[in-house]
Amino acid sequence: MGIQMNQLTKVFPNGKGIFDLSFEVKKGEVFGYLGPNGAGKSTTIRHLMGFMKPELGSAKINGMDCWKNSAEIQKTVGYLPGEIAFLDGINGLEFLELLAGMRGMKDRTYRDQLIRRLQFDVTTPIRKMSKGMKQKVGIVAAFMHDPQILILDEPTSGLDPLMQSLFVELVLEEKSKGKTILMSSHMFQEIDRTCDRVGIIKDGRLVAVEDVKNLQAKQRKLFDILVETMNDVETIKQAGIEILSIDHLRLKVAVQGDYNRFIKVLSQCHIQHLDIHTQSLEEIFMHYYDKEGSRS
Ligand SMILES: Nc1ncnc2c1ncn2[C@@H]1O[C@H](COP(=O)(O)OP(=O)(O)OP(=O)(O)O)[C@@H](O)[C@H]1O
Repeated sequence: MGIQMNQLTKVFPNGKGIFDLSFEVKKGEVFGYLGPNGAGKSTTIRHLMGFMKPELGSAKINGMDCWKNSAEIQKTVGYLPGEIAFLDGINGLEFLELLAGMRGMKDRTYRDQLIRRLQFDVTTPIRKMSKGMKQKVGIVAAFMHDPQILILDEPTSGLDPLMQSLFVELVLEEKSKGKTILMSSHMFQEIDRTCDRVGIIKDGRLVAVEDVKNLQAKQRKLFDILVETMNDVETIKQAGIEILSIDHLRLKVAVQGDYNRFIKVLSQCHIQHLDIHTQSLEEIFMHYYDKEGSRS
């Protein structure tokens, strides 16, 4: 159960597309789908929603082929598109009612709670809504029928930081209910806080699938050190510490794990200034993007 892709391939006439994608999102898992612009995230998601027919391979949700069972998939899966196409001339509530009717949704309690938490006037005509307001309508539409599977394409685009945090809360609540969630994102913080695993796609190909806990364990501390003399620079260079850059008396070094040895080396130097920061997940992901970039 959950979401499976098996050698999913789609080549557009311009040669772009997605190629031989095989990965799964397990039942109850939150999976982050990352990649630079144009990598193929939305194309993958459109296949999962049954909007596109794969050229090769397959996409399945809960064992159902997404193309052959597209009507059932679109009715049950909670989907937030990257760009929402709204009908003209209706307001947010009318749009949500329309969807609720199509899905045969009876209970509006969770919908109303979501509208309250997202703090917006749902009766505003959609054509008068800001990008962020439209995104909120999209989030309510995706979550309101309490679906077991959620597929979210850049869910926080257009949301302010407060609403981004609220969104993270909503995802964590759904996760605790055992929901299966795939979300594409450029926002590393929300991936860090919500996802169990991440898949990284570049130029239509999957370049890595990683456990977020493993990535977090790989996070290194970066030290900015300003020493007093060139002798100090030499001492640090000789110590076998990973040096990222040297600018006269200023060094940037990376340390992972063995802090004692590092502190012993520093104790032999004269330090004018020391600054520490933890490598962000974003920096780790960028390493994947770059690694693959240099291969192509
Ligand atoms: N219908 C289409 N016809 C032709 N090319 C397409 C079509 N849809 C997408 N593409 C191309 O396929 C590639 C992948 O696009 P896609 O929208 O899936 O990327 P994305 O990872 O979602 O990017 P972004 O982060 O910018 O939303 C791009 O080069 C895009 O131009």
